[in-house]
Amino acid sequence: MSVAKKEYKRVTTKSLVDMKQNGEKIAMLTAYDYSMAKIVDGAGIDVILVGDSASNVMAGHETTLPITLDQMIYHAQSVIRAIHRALVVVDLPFGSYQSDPKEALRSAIRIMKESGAHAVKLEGGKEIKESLKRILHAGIPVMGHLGLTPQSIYKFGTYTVRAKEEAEAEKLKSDAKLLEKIGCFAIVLEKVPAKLAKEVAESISIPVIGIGAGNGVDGQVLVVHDMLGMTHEFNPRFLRRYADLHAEMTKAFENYRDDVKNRDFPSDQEQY
Ligand SMILES: Nc1nc(=O)c2c([nH]1)NC[C@@H]1CN(c3ccc(C(=O)N[C@@H](CCC(=O)O)C(=O)O)cc3)CN21
Ligand SMILES: CC(C)C(=O)C(=O)O
Ligand SMILES: [Mg+2]
Repeated sequence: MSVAKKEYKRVTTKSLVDMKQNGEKIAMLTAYDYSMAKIVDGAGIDVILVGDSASNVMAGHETTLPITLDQMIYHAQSVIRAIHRALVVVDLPFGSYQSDPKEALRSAIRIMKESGAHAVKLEGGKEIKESLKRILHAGIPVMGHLGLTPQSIYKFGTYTVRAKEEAEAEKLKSDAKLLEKIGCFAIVLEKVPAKLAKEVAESISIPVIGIGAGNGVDGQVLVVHDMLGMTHEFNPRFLRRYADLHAEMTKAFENYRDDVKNRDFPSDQEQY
């Protein structure tokens, strides 16, 4: 069964809303560098997220909090050089938008101007409404992010599923409506019950892209290193692995090591 559609020459924020209307699911992955982004884009992935998960995956930090705006711009520049079709969304990192709306806009402008990205993503609902509005009023497309918002990990205490209780579920529903109303083009919903996520997706006209949010939403996102099996110690239930690159790469490195040690590499044909 082939459901791959690459009919959008370039994916825009408008194409994503069209996809939702036409019932075509949106496929999104992260990328943080040129070589990976080139492969992801070439495979017809609709949206590439330059996620602040780069803080974990690229830099080895425990959380997403340490990564800076300058570092996010560096990753975004590398990704932008690689892509021909995908829409590129960049996370505003922790500390670059929470202080006040003017700072939020300045950070978003830096990302757009210095990297050439197509949109930004911010974590939160009502609390950051004024910041979202200011960025949107400047003509910068915004993707929302609700549910498990990893920049608030020290508030939550754990990476466990969010919005299981009525009060948090109600807030999530009203936040989703708010983001739609002020003009966000899509929302990421992370680690919330599938039933609630489906309800949210059905209650708004903009696409809801899930990670650990079930199959009733309008698209899915995964961290590319997770789905490739490179982060083999990271094992949340929502993760499906499409390759075991940890094993493949280890094999390749061991073979290379052996070939060098055994003087097998380089051969006569591999030298001048
Ligand atoms: N490699 C990577 N993949 C991600 O998906 C990701 C990052 N990094 N960094 C930023 C955030 C953090 N995210 C996370 C982190 C942990 C879980 C998680 O579910 N962890 C454990 C424990 C949960 C618990 O305490 O109940 C799990 O097994 O489910 C999910 C998403 C998603 N993002
Ligand atoms: C997990 C996704 C949604 C994200 O925000 C990231 O990779 O930073
Ligand atoms: Mg993120």
